[in-house]
Amino acid sequence: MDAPTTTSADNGTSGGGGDWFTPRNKPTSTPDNEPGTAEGRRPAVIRPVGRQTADPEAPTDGAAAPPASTTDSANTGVPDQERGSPEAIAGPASMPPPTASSPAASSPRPAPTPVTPAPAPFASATAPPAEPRVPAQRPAPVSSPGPARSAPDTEASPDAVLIRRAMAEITPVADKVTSYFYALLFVRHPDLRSLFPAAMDTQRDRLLRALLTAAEHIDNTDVLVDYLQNLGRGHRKYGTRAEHYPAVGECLIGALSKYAAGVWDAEMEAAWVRTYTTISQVMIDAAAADELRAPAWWYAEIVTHDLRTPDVAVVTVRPDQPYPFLAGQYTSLETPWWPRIWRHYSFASAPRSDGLLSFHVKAVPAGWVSNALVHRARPGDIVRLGPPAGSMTVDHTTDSGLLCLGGGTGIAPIKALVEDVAEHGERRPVEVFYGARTDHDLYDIDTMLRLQQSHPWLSVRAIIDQQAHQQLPDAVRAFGPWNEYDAYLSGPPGMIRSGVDALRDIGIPSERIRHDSVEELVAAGS
Ligand SMILES: NC(=O)C1=CN([C@@H]2O[C@H](COP(=O)(O)OP(=O)(O)OC[C@H]3O[C@@H](n4cnc5c(N)ncnc54)[C@H](O)[C@@H]3O)[C@@H](O)[C@H]2O)C=CC1
Repeated sequence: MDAPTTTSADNGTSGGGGDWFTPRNKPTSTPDNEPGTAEGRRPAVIRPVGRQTADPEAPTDGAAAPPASTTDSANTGVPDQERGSPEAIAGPASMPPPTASSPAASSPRPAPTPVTPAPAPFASATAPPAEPRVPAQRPAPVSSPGPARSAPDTEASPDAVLIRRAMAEITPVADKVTSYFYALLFVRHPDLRSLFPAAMDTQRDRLLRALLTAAEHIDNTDVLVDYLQNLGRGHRKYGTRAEHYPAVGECLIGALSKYAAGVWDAEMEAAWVRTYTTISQVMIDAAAADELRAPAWWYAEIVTHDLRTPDVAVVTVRPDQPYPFLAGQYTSLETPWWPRIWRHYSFASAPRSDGLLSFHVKAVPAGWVSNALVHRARPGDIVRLGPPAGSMTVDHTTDSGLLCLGGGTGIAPIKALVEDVAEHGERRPVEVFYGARTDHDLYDIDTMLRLQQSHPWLSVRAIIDQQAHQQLPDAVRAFGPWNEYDAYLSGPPGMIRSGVDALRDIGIPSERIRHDSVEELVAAGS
């Protein structure tokens, strides 16, 4: 579930923003948040962008703007279950696609793209697949409902009221808005086309969705600033630069003014321009600050490739420079075979002294990246990694027990969490429920049982659907009590949803339940 974020007190089934992506969980804040917020910062000077006289017909097909999709796999059949999320959008045009077995890891890294403070007209976001990045940080309890909860209009700022009025107008025609937005973007700014994957069908609406999501929650400053800072940082790997933001803003207004024509006027346009300027300023500033302390991406060489089942591989890579992350987080990964297509995978181990990183990859039908990683990748191949993200991490300030549910390859981050607890030398109970459809699918049970043997505080139970005649979340109900435990869930979206429900039913409060974003899993078509 790529994207976004991790953890949540919400089961992801409530609320919503129509077809638009709506993060329901507060993205975790980082301890090193840049100073300045959308509120405190002077918005960039902007040039209101009106409708253009040339009104390129939005192609609904073709290279510039393939047909819209509301879910990532809907149109292409690319489930991208990879780990979840089809994050994705733009990759740097300048990236030299590393070829298989090429020594890219030792080749010079392209200079980081300079990200300058907000440019004049329209400073705003580019292609944000919701990918909050949470580098080294304390785990955040997940209690905030996040930006999805809009204040009622009675409490909303005048700009927020106007933004929502436009959103209400365009939501029923979301696909058309998306097609038109990208058509405008690529027709007016063909240089930006190369930042996006050649086949965008699965992912192309993520930029627009994230922008609209942010705009809709412009009043929710605390949550929004974190969200946007994460987006800004996460977009460095796509080659997004400050000067791209005005182009995106201009096309955003172009698409909105066309499809919200019934309610659109100068006042509404001014509200969108102000909002977009604020959004983009936060993203640009976050990217610029991040550039001073971390690369935009890492090259990593595959050092081992262990095919555990016909469709699951454990892939271990060596990054070209230190890669700081926390157990329970995930990263985005691009293969040399599908340039600019990024997928999310959790780290399957806690940080290791040798710096190696492992991922559990299941090849899913028509999953481009996952099939390449399972069936084509070999030691010596070079992949690219984005920054770490996610906040499904262990809170070492408490001694609560950990109740962990790992379904299928969702066991990967659970294993990392167990190792993390072990390394901290704590004696807190950790109870792992490892779910699989058949016993052949329990590809990592030996590792988990070895860990259990070494650590008396760890208990591992395998729940095999076929044998238990029930799925993982139901099995947990038979055990407990769990009132002294924090819960961690990782697996397919259906498992997360029913798992959250089951855990709430047995009395675990929402704020003690952590998982990666269900929206991302669903968006991934998992
Ligand atoms: N590879 C990685 O690093 C990570 C993968 N994931 C996600 O984990 C999933 C793994 O897929 P598979 O291995 O094919 O798992 P799977 O589809 O075989 O399911 C594993 C187990 O989860 C439970 N489950 C599945 N669907 C359920 C539902 N609707 N309700 C209740 N329980 C359900 C069942 O007990 C099942 O045996 C993918 O969606 C992936 O995106 C999540 C985190 C990390």
